[in-house]
Amino acid sequence: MSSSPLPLLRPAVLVVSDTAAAGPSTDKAFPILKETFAQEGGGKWADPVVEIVRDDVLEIQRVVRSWTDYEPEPSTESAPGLINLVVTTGGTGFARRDCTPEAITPLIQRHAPGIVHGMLATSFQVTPFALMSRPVAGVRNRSVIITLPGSPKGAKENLQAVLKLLPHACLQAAGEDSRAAHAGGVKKLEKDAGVSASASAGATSATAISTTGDGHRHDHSHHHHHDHEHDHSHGHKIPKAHTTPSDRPQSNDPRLGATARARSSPYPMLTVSEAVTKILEQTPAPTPELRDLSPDLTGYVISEDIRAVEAVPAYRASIVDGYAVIVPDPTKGPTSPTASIKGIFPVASVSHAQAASLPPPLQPGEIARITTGAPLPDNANAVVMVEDTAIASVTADGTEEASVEILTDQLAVGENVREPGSDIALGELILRRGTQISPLGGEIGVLAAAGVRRVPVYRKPRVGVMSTGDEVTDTTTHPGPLSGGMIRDSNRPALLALLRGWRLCDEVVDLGVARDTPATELEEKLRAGVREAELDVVLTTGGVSMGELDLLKPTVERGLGGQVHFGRVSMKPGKPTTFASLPVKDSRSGRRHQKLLFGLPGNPASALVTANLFVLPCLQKMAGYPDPSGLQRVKVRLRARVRCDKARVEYHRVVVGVDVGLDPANANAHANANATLVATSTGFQRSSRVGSLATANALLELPQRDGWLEAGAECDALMMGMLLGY
Ligand SMILES: Nc1nc2c(c(=O)[nH]1)N[C@H]1C(S)=C(S)[C@@H](COP(=O)(O)OP(=O)(O)OC[C@H]3O[C@@H](n4cnc5c(N)ncnc54)[C@H](O)[C@@H]3O)O[C@H]1N2
Ligand code: MOO
Ligand SMILES: [Mg+2]
Repeated sequence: MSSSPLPLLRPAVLVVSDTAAAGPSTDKAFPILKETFAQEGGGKWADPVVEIVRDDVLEIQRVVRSWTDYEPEPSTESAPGLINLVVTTGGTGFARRDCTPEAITPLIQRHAPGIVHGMLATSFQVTPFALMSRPVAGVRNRSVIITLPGSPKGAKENLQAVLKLLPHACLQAAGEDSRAAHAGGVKKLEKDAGVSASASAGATSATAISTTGDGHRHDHSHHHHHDHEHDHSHGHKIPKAHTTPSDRPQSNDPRLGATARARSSPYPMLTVSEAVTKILEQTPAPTPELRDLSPDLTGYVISEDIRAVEAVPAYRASIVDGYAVIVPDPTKGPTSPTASIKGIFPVASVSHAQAASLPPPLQPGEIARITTGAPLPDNANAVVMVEDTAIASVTADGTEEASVEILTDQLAVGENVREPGSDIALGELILRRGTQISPLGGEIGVLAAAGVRRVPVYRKPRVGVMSTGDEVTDTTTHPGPLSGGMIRDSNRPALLALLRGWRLCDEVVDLGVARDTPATELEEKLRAGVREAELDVVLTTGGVSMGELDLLKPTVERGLGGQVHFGRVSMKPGKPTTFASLPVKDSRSGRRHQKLLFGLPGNPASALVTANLFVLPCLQKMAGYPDPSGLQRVKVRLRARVRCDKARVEYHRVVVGVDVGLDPANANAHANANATLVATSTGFQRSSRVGSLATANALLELPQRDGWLEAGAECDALMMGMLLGY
């Protein structure tokens, strides 16, 4: 074996304290823990890394997960960067803000009550106040996590109580998940860290590490252990169900049986606005690009101020059909701003609006026939409308006018003439950065007119939509009648339509249906979808709640090495809405970046409502909206009373229209003076009833309350579509 330097175990310390987070210099615990690792750790520990967070469940979880959550496909054999031990200090007491055990417990995949007992027992010998700490300990992925009290003295005592056995625990944890490729690295780590032969024997499988590189044989014979997962040669193994309720692991690991699975969701419940904030934090800033001008540019957002490349009109053009004339310039004569040019004039030329040529210059005493938009002959300075003229004489063959009488009295210089650049001046700002190219034509029109051929816009994201569930049947591949527990897939077509309608996606990719069994199908389809279709965002529906086949969160966290940013939102419908990011390595550049995944609930109304509330702002940000705030909020009045939900904010599907409020007593009153927006419910709102969204153009945002909002009451509504008239 090589004689590379000793790889030390890597600890990380998380100081949990509102005070220390506000002023890191106030922290006394970390220096003492660092010293304890150095002086009493037997030379096995590298210097600890440290972070400080407030007493906040999500902050604690974010940092711990950044240390413990491994890459799906570790690229090197020794998996550099693995944190072997996470030590938290603080937040374990009974004070209101203390929440470290609550933050850490859901992260623990395998609990270590022995470590907890050891810490409590040892420090209890020092002081009965030791029992005022609520420690938890266990393993997440390949790292051991322990929670120490916040007082420097208590933290040190607790660490000392378990420090000797931690190297061994950490090595077991690090080796547990290692595949064949990593076995060498773990073996080396274990050997180099100096774990004794007898101690390490139970740590890992006989085949994997019974012989170290120096040929020394470990002695397994008298080692006892109670680890259900000692057979590492089989990779992931389902631990046996624990027999008593109290020692059941609380985990969302799908490999655990029904009796061992968590019975309440470990994911903290966020408000809708907290969830949107998290989404926008993770959503990348928009990327500018140049695209050819075309009618297909609708929905794109302009990425830099655009100026006119050409003036419009480019030449002096007539505004009407008639005769170009030379009006005597009043500034050079008497006072009147207009001049009479009444009289009969020969028609010297004809100027049509056409591309080929310009008309010859007009001589004094002549007029020229001209059509709307055609270039004025030089010297002409106004146009008389054909209606204000009469034919005076015709040519010999009778087909053309020879001379025309002008009947109008007064004509101003410049009348009926568009000067060059008077519609759009050369270099004029025509569209500001941040403007969206609408499907109404105005923006495309002005770009085309001003000669802009390559348009600076932000890239639109590519989004995939996948349904999940064994029961979900694709109507296109299964046109026949349903049987058993089959249901028709309505989420995928509905979401595909919604996304296309938003015009915010470069492409909307149909990723089909992933079945729940085999359990790897979802993981494989997600991996393939994200990679092969080069998607920025994936929407799935189904499998995010509490059922044994609700596989999305564990698949993201365990299979794909992703991070779930939230897994529950206090809203109705849409409570189990899940948002995650997936690490991806770019095959060409080798750069790591992340894709976003929305795990929308399977219930059809929930899926569409949550797409409107959460996916829209994300796509708006990626597509370059300066203010990606999602649906537009308006005030509406209720047509009839509606019931609120006492536990959650409810998004009640409605049709919003303009009620012009005509007063019958005064039919001539200006009708729109009383115009209001009025909302009418689409009826029964159960989340399975997708029909509650049919015809709906808005979501009423009903406050969380026990009771009704009465007819006529004002309420916020979020517009999904266009206003309807009444
Ligand atoms: N014990 C609990 N059960 C449930 C909870 C809870 O908190 N505790 N939450 C409920 C809520 S709220 C919702 S919403 C749903 C969410 O369910 P999942 O996201 O896990 O979705 P599934 O279980 O896969 O399916 C739910 C429902 O939707 C139908 N479905 C699924 N996919 C489609 C599709 N593509 N097209 C049409 N319909 C679809 C599926 O057949 C189920 O009927 O969980 C509650 N349960
Ligand atoms: O939150 Mo669920 O989406 O009510 O049915
Ligand atoms: Mg479910």
